Amino acid sequence: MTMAKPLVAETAVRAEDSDAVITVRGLHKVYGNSTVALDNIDLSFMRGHLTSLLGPSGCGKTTLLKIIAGLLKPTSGEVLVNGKPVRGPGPERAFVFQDFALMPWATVLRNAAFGLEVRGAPKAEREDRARHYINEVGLAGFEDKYPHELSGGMRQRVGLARALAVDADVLLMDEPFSAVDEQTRRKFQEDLIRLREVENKTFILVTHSIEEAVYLSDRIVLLSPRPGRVADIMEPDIDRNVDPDLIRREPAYLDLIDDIWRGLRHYVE
Ligand SMILES: Nc1ncnc2c1ncn2[C@@H]1O[C@H](COP(=O)(O)OP(=O)(O)OP(=O)(O)O)[C@@H](O)[C@H]1O
Repeated sequence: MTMAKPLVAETAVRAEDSDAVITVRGLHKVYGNSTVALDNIDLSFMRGHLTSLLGPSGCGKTTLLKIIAGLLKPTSGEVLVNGKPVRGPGPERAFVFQDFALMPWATVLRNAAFGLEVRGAPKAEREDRARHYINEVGLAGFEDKYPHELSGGMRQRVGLARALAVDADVLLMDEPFSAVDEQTRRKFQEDLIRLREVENKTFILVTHSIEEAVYLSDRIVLLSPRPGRVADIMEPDIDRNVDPDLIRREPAYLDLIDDIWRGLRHYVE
C-alpha cells in the first residue's frame, strides 16, 4: 500500500497532463455573498480511474461534482473536459443522481434507454444498448418492470445502466450507495469495480464513507471542511482482483482507513 502525499505539486503537474479527461483549475464557488463552498481547487481526473471525493459534511463535495457536471456554475476558475471548457451539461458526462431520477411511469428498459431517447437515437439501437447495460448491471429479466416494482438497489442500477448506455466518458455519482442496505451496497461496490475495469470510464464519486472510498478508489481526494480545499490526495494501492472479503481484512486496507480517519477526526470532535 502506498500513499501519495505531495499535494500541491502533484495536482499542479497533473492538471497539465494530457491524459486528463477532466481538468479543474483554480475553482472557487461562493453561494450568496459569503458562503465559500470551494476555495481554489486544482485537480485532474484520468481516463479509466475512479476517484472518490471524501470529506466532512458541507465541505463542498456535491458542489464540486455539480460544477464538473455543468449543472452549477463556478464563481471563478474553470473545468475542462477533454481540453474544452465546460459551459453546461454535455454528452461526455453522465450524472447518476442520488435519488435515481427514474421516470415512474416507464419500464426499466425505457428508463435505461432514456438518455439515448433524448439524443434522438433510433428505437432499436437505443433498446439494444439499454439491454446490454441492463445486463451489465445485473438486471437482466427486469426489462419490463416499473421502478416501484424494484428495490432501491435495483433502481440505482437502472440509473447506472442509463448513464452507461449513453457512453459518456465520465460518470459522476453522488453518494451512489447511500440509500441501500449494507448487503446491496457491497454487491454494488463489487460490480462497480468490475465495470470500471471493463468500461475504461472515468468515475468520480462523492462519498461519506472512508471504507467505501478506500475499497473502490484509485485515488481519494480529501476535502477540508468549508471552505472546501484539497486537504490530501491518497492512492490506495490495492489488488482488487482478490476476494472482496480478503481485501476488507487486509492490514494495508485497514491501516489506510485508520490514517484517513485520524486525519478527519479533529474536524468532527
Ligand atoms: N444552493 C445553495 N445555497 C447556499 N448554500 C449552499 C447551497 N448549496 C450548498 N450550500 C452550502 O455550501 C456548502 C457545501 O455544500 P455541498 O452540498 O457541496 O457539501 P457536501 O460536502 O456535498 O455536503 P454533504 O456531505 O452534507 O452532502 C455547505 O455549507 C452548504 O450548506
